[in-house]
Amino acid sequence: MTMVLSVEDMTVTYRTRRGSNVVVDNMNLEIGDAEFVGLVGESGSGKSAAIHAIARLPRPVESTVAGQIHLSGVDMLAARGEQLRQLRGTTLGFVGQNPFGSLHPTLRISRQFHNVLRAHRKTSSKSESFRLAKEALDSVGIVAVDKVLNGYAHQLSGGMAQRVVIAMATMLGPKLLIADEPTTALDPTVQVQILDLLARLRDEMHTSVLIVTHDLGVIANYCDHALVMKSGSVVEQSSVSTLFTDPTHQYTRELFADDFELRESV
Ligand SMILES: Nc1ncnc2c1ncn2[C@@H]1O[C@H](COP(=O)(O)OP(=O)(O)OP(=O)(O)O)[C@@H](O)[C@H]1O
Repeated sequence: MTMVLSVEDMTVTYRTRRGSNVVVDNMNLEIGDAEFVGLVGESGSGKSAAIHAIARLPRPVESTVAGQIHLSGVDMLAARGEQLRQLRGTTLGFVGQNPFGSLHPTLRISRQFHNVLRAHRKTSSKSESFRLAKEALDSVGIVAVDKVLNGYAHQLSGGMAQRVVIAMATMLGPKLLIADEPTTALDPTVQVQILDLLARLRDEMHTSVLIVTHDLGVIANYCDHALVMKSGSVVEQSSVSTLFTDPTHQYTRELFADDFELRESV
């Protein structure tokens, strides 16, 4: 299997006025082509710190990242400026919890697509952007494409806005999509639609997905394998069926043991 993401001995340290805090300790992770991988763990266990370090996204505190991160063979820790900007979008897509935080409040959606395309394809004209944006919105299941493109973020429901964000994050065909609790802010029926959409994009575009979630149902129903984090460390990493039926770490047992229904379904 071709490796899309390879993380070796990654340690993330946050530096605050109170001192240094290792928030991710020696993480190892490999994600293959078109794999759907879950990252689960209690609040504060380091899930966000880990995915932001992998995507080289800024954090609210000064931080350092040690180890190795390779995305499609590119050394992410050595990448700088323009190379990093190009990687985000073309090789790596990122979807956060709150779609309205990702969309510009006063620019038409069409303009936002155009800006993304212009940043990555120097030749993208407005009409070409409009055509590609329509295709992208169509692929995430939006029906009233023209209305959405001519409108603004505040006119969209949460689920529609998250579809728009996913369309922007995937339209350039990234190898890996990192999704940080992408359904937390949405109501339950819309949550399922968004997760089904990610699964479909994985199937159709062969995009690998790394999803942070608190929901064990997401792990059971969508992921091929998953990592369990506790206090900055990955305490368990295995296939989903093993996690539910034969977990080795006490914390994983506690986390998964109560969910008899889910265990039966994997
Ligand atoms: N702004 C910050 N300043 C200082 N420490 C922080 C800050 N944000 C997070 N941390 C610390 O970093 C560690 C890892 O936090 P992180 O947000 O990665 O956890 P998480 O598993 O994503 O939690 P959650 O599920 O609640 O989002 C925690 O110990 C947390 O207290």
